[in-house]
Amino acid sequence: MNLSKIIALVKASSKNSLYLVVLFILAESAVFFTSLYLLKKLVDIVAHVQQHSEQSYRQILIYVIAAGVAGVVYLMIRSYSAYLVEAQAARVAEYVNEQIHTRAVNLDLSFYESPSYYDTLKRAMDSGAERPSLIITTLIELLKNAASLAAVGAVLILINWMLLPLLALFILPTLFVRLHYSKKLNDWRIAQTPLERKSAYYSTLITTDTAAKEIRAYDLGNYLKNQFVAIRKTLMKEKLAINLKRTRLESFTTAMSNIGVFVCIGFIALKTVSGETSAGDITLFLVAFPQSFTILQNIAAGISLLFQNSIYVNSIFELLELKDRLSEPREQPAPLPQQGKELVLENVSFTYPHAAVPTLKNINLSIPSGRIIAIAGLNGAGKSTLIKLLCRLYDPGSGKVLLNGTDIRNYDAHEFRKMIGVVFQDFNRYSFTAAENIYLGNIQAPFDERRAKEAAEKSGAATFINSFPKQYDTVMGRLFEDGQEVSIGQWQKLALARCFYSDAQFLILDEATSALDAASESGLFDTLREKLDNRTAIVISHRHSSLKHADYIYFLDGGTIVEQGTDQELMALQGAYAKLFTEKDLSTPQ
Ligand SMILES: Nc1ncnc2c1ncn2[C@@H]1O[C@H](COP(=O)(O)OP(=O)(O)OP(=O)(O)O)[C@@H](O)[C@H]1O
Repeated sequence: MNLSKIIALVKASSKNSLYLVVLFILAESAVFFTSLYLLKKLVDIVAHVQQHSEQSYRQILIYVIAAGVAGVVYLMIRSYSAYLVEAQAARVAEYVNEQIHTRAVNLDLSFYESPSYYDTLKRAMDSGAERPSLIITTLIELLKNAASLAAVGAVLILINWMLLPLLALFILPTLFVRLHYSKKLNDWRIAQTPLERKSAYYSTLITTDTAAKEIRAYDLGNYLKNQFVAIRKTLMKEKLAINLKRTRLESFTTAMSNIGVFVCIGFIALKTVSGETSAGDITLFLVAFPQSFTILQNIAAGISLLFQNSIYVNSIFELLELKDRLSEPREQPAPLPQQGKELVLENVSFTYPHAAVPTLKNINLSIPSGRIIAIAGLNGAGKSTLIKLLCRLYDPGSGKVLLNGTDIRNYDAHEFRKMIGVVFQDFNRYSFTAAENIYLGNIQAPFDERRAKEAAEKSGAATFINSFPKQYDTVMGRLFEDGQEVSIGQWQKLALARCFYSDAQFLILDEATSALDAASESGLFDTLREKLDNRTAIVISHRHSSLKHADYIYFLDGGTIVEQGTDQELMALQGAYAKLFTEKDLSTPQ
């Protein structure tokens, strides 16, 4: 575990309050030690009291008051230090939460598409912001226990120095057993993470609404539940086996420490008889010893908790330290042109991280402004991948993507993306109002109601939005109170409206009408040119009816452009494109 990183995190979240917490803890232990010492003194005086001696009465009164005051001060400091620890933990939790979310927002897309990075993010998110604060609370508790142990140790030395090594001899084996098994359990936990994740996956499938329909339709409920239970049982069995071994060893070492107590009591009783220790010493021993045992147990439990939480906290650090792969401009980014004249792909090849073969090979294409360009091809041809490069969600492995002749890597990635509006195949459904769903297309400017309504008219969303009593103020989806669920096609019209609302000069429609009815789809494409307002469209579609409207079509196969031209040219070519749609047309009833 990286303690220095955790401390740095705590300091960053709440500058000086850590020192205050430490100060209170030290004060708590000092007062605790003082109250024990005063108690011993009191018992010693009572044991040697001279009857009816006024001086003895006064001394007793002073020590009673002093011990009482020390007790009250101790309790007060303890309450305040508990509050300070709680406040500290809350501050750290908020800070870490913010850091995790900042990181998640800025991570390259590639992190989300690679299982190992996604696992890191997921583990960090799952670990919750409470983990680091839990570590801090545990560390503070450990510090507190160490200070108390030092206080009790000092008390024992005060009684007789021999007591300390004697007790250590009997108590330390229990501590070692606990620590050894904490480490063992921790190693086991790390080794079992994949299985834990698998069980969490089954649990998510069983409990989330998205999977609920299919699980019922195929009657998968019991099957999935049994898989989940089987994994949980395996995990439980292994964990209990480790704990049983620990319990066996621990019952032996605890018996030894109990023997130790009596050896010490015998030792101190003999010393009292021989006059080397006082009655106060025995009282002090009987108060201090159980304390020392509890403290040691707390220390062992604290260390074991630290081990447990460190797995999660390490994931948080791993996430916070991830480096983006998209190369940002080396020096001052180039200013983005006012007018996006042309997007060009020049000899572009691309291989996904961790993939063995390239998805795109030597692609050359041009997207001049004001045109409708289509990209066609069978499933898996590489169309959506090409779109990801155009949005600069990835950089090409070789070759360049150029905007007005400049490599887009020379622009600031966030700035460049403002040039592009996109409806992805798996577009988002935001459980916000209809207006907000559209406004998300251009949040850089204040909401423009007229433009939002215009965009909804263009996409066909206006019809259903206007049918709701609250119209554009209707919350979409059933996630929140008063939400209005709409069909997939209607969600897709909202995503299209978002894209039309954007200020971008290049609009990408990746299968953006796949859920639209035939009338809505032809309504959109028949007048797409007017709807674009001189902007450029890049259309991906499997439907001939949508592709026909394009000025130029690129046909992809196996990651390369195999044919290109207008629809008429490609049909006349009688190649793969023509074959695809001719066969389809034949199979379609007239
Ligand atoms: N994140 C990824 N990591 C590795 N390989 C990927 C990833 N995403 C896609 N691929 C691979 O890239 C190839 C092209 O995928 P892409 O999504 O670009 O195809 P597509 O032409 O859009 O297909 P469709 O018509 O089905 O949408 C596929 O073979 C797929 O396995």
